[in-house]
Amino acid sequence: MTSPVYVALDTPDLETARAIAARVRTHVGGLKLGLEFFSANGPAGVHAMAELGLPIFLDLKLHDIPNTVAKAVQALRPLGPAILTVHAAGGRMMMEEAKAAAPANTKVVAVTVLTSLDDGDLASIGVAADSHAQVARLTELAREAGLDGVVCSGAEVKAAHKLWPQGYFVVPGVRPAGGELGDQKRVVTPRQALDDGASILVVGRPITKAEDPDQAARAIAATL
Ligand SMILES: O=c1ccn([C@@H]2O[C@H](COP(=O)(O)O)[C@@H](O)[C@H]2O)c(=O)[nH]1
Repeated sequence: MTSPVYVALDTPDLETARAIAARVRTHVGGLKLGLEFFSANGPAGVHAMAELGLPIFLDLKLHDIPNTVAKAVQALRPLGPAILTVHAAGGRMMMEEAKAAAPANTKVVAVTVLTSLDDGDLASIGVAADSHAQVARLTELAREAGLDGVVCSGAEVKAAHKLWPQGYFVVPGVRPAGGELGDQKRVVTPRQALDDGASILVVGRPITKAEDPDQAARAIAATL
């Protein structure tokens, strides 16, 4: 069975990313490349990582006016990512245009509420809803816009899945029991996120910063 774990390779260094990916590749289902990696290595870096033969999740969290996002997605088409992210807060038209511009076999998923935010943080940026209500609202909007799914925390995935049974649910901010949170605030264990309806799990530092990334990835896989 393919692993639901995508390892987040958050490093600007291509060789570091390649080395970690090579070590964990048999225990993960895909590679997630985000802003840090892409800003440093660009499309050539994505092509280099794709040579490892695992699906690529391009987590660029695009968020701009619809025309700009659509043109950015068009520019990313040659990379053929399995998964691409946009921010749901960009609105329905932005999401519709992102989906229309993406390759047919790329899942376009919308970030709802970042897992590093809690209800106090939402209030501080003028969002009166709590994280559960805001994730529900943005999940509905992403569904209406024709996206494939959403990114949310494990704390909301059960409710989001109920709202959208056919949706694809990406859950980052997962931590093995007792693991260091770092900047993450809405956190559950990998097992809990899967039980509650996650389609895939994103795991970064618990694997990449471990003394033995291979063993850390294996230990997480054993809990699933
Ligand atoms: O809400 C979100 C959306 C994306 N992410 C990304 O997932 C990984 C998590 O890394 P950890 O080291 O396991 O905390 C990271 O690349 C984020 O950009 C997220 O954490 N939350």
